Amino acid sequence: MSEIHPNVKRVLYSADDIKNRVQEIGKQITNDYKDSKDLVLIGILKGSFMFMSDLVRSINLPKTNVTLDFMAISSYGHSTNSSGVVRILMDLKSNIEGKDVIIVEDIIDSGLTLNHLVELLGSRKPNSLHTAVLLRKKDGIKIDVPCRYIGFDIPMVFIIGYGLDFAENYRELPYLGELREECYKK
Ligand SMILES: O=P(O)(O)OC[C@H]1O[C@H](OP(=O)(O)OP(=O)(O)O)[C@H](O)[C@@H]1O
Ligand code: HPA
Repeated sequence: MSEIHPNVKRVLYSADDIKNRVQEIGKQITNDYKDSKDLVLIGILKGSFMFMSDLVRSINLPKTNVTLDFMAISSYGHSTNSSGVVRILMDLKSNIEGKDVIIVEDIIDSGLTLNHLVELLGSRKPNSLHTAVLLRKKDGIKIDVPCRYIGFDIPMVFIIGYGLDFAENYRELPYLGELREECYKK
């Protein structure tokens, strides 16, 4: 493994751990959607960009049956607490009416963001709507959002790497690590 960043207190999941789990989720999705003619994976930017790119390559379905789209939102800004206000920075390019949709998110913390997205995208009348989330902080959830595919349940620590940031840094780290408290608590 490459050097661990000095601001990482510990690595929760290595690049290999993540790769193995994402491949398992990809297999599950391949099986669950084998009869779908119109599966749309919606990556929620920015945090999901690595998970989305590895997940789509782990799904083995006819290429004409699967499309990708993205939404950019923001709820945390430069803080470690959800503001509860979800701002849509970029909406989908495609119409999802009648399609099988999977929202691909990096993390559920309070659940406020995903809950908002499920309500918003559900109102656009997809044929089905499910969620694939890499990390879930079970003890932080304020709203119960149904998740069909979950990578890992994690403790209440602030996570960086594999797409997840603190103040826009650390997204490029290949592992999922706990950010040292002294880096965000004064
Ligand atoms: O369950 P919640 O408490 O609502 O938190 C989860 C959300 O917070 C993060 O987004 P952020 O606003 O940090 O944007 P980013 O994806 O660009 O990092 C993350 O990507 C989720 O979308
Ligand atoms: O632990 C986290 N890390 C990065 N972004 C986040 N957004 C919600 N929780 C987190």
